[in-house]
Amino acid sequence: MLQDEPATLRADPARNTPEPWAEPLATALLVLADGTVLEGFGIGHEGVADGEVCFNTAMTGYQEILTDPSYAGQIVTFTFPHIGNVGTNDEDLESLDQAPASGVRGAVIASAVTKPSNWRSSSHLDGWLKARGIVGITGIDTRALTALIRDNGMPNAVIANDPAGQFDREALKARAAALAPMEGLDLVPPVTSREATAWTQTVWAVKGGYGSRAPGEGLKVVAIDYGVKRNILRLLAEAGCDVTVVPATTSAEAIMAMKPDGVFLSNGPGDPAATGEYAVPVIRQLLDERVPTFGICLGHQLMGLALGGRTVKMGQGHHGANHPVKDHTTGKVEIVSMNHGFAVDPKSLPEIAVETHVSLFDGSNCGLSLTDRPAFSVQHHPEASPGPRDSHYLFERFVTLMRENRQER
Ligand SMILES: NC(=O)CC[C@H](N)C(=O)O
Repeated sequence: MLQDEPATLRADPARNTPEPWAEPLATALLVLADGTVLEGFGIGHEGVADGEVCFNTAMTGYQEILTDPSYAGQIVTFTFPHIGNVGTNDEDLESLDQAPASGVRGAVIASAVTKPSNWRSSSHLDGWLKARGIVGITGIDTRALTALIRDNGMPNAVIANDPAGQFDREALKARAAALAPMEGLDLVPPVTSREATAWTQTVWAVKGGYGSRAPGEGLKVVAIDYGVKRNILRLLAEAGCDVTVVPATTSAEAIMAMKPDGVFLSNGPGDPAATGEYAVPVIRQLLDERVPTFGICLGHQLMGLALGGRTVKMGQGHHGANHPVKDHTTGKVEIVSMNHGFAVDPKSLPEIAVETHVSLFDGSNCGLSLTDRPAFSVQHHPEASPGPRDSHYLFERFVTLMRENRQER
């Protein structure tokens, strides 16, 4: 597979067919843009989907990963082999209900999905994927695929699932080769909220023992939804905020009319520069209004762009739940969740933007803070879900910033 000619990588029948002695029939294919074909076994939605393939190294939280709107337009390959073994439930969803088409388009899995074994499970991953329209493939050598992504970058691909195993391989190769690159794609419109909504949901206890708080006693936060994850809204609520989620195209005037104590810029899919065409003017206006602002991931990248910086496409990206990040403001190292394929080029930032966080894997920028306005943002995911909770303090940092500025304003 790592040779020059496109290869066909066969599924491992010993691990992935119920009858290992039988001649395996490939019931799903992952076809990369360079013509490489990975054969496997279909799971989930029967049909064809396409997108950019990225690998995620998290060992837990596949349901949260599969429903994270930041992955819209992408196919996720899991480096952890046993996906689906704890089934699925109705709580571990990261996209908002009102987002019509959110989360990954395809899932690539090493081992056959076993019968779910967990007290919280309400359905098998297969049926759950079907219900969400996600095309899946098992029996893939995900280590070889990950090595390929590490060496060559994230490829575009087509994923096809047909129980009869009838594939027009040449047509799938042509479709994969013709896919637009991720650069230049604004993927926010299908995943953003259609209308402004108050976040009223109570915080789910198993998520870490958080309680719920009566609405109306908190700091007023307007969250611009570029594809926001639920756990961000939960943690803002837990930190004492009354959150209103607004569509990505909401004007600065409409936001300021809501008299917010702070504005939150959410995570989301696609190329930040493409979304920035309409998001950046709004963010600039909000920063000039001196409203306290906190951004996560895409929100961080948009903040960088609003300051006149630029974003760059990464080679393999960062997608996992054990990335070390250093907080320069405290000197502490935190282990964080990451999910991004673009990064802010710190050299492009103006002097008023201090680099607060940096990845200890590759030195890439992971955070910034403004010296002249109450605003900061991080590239990683302090809300985790899945992942460690080391960075939860950032929600408190935002609340402190809002409290300080509430008194001043
Ligand atoms: N999680 C996110 O917000 C991802 C941001 C952006 N789409 C990227 O891939 O870098």
